[in-house]
Amino acid sequence: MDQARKPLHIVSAAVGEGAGDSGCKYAASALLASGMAQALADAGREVHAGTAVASDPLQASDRMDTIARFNHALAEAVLPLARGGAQLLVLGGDHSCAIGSWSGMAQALRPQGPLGLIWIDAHLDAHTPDSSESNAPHGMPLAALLGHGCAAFTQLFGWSGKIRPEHLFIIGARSYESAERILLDSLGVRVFFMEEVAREGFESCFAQAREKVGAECAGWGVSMDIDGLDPLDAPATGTPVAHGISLAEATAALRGCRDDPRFMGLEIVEYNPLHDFGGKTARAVRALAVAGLGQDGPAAGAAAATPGA
Ligand SMILES: NC(=[NH2+])NCCC[C@H](N)C(=O)O
Repeated sequence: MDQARKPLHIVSAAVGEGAGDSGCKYAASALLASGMAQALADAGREVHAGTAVASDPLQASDRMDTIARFNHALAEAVLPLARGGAQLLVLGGDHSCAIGSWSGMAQALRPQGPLGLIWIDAHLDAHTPDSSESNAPHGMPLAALLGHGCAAFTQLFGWSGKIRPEHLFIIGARSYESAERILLDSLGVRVFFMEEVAREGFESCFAQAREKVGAECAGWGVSMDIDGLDPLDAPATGTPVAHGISLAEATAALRGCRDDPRFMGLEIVEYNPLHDFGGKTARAVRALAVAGLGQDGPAAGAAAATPGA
């Protein structure tokens, strides 16, 4: 089947309570207002942008409860779309939304087999509530998806370990605390730290990860924290870290993902429109989405090469 004919659902994940700077709660609405759906339609996709989930602190007892409730709702929204065979673009939101996105996808895929995940990020996001120094849930989603941490994050749909350690690949890490590295090391997760990415090239690291998930998993996806990028290319994010992946390398590597029948979707998180004076980071996010989910060829190329992007 021509993968471009698969419907593409944009899921707005409006959550910011998981981060210290909560402006990323407004990312999805800002990106949709500035033409994300049209850019993907122009890139040859049948786009549906009607699914939106928003966190509601007024219904929750505390911050962790807010994030848990939000992620349960997000996972329930993602599940039928993924089951129906659509590709997904999840627009975060702080990175805690990955708990809901990938739990929903893992649940949809469970009868067929395991889910693979390529996680592009400056951080490891592998804290448990016990190990986190900041108590910020956006530093916890990978531990949760691996089955570590509080039950409200790990037990969605009644089972834990949504991602097996051997099916997770982290690329671009350069800022983390020792407890998260110890957890990931003990599980044997492959991390391409930024030194290796700088030495080998992002495309080569991404290709290695893609080959593994393609060979061993029933489906796979990409979670892209825009702080994995170099802050010169994507400055509007809450926890920027210098010396990251270039936008050009990231778009080049993502191009063609949508042609893989096992590619389930792309999540882009931690964009903060409140800091995006001039819209440079919005253009970077759009270029990433079009590269990963649009058609190959001039459309994706043109988006990546937008002057000033
Ligand atoms: N998704 C992110 N931006 N995570 C940043 C986490 C930073 C730090 N390790 C913490 O746990 O607070």
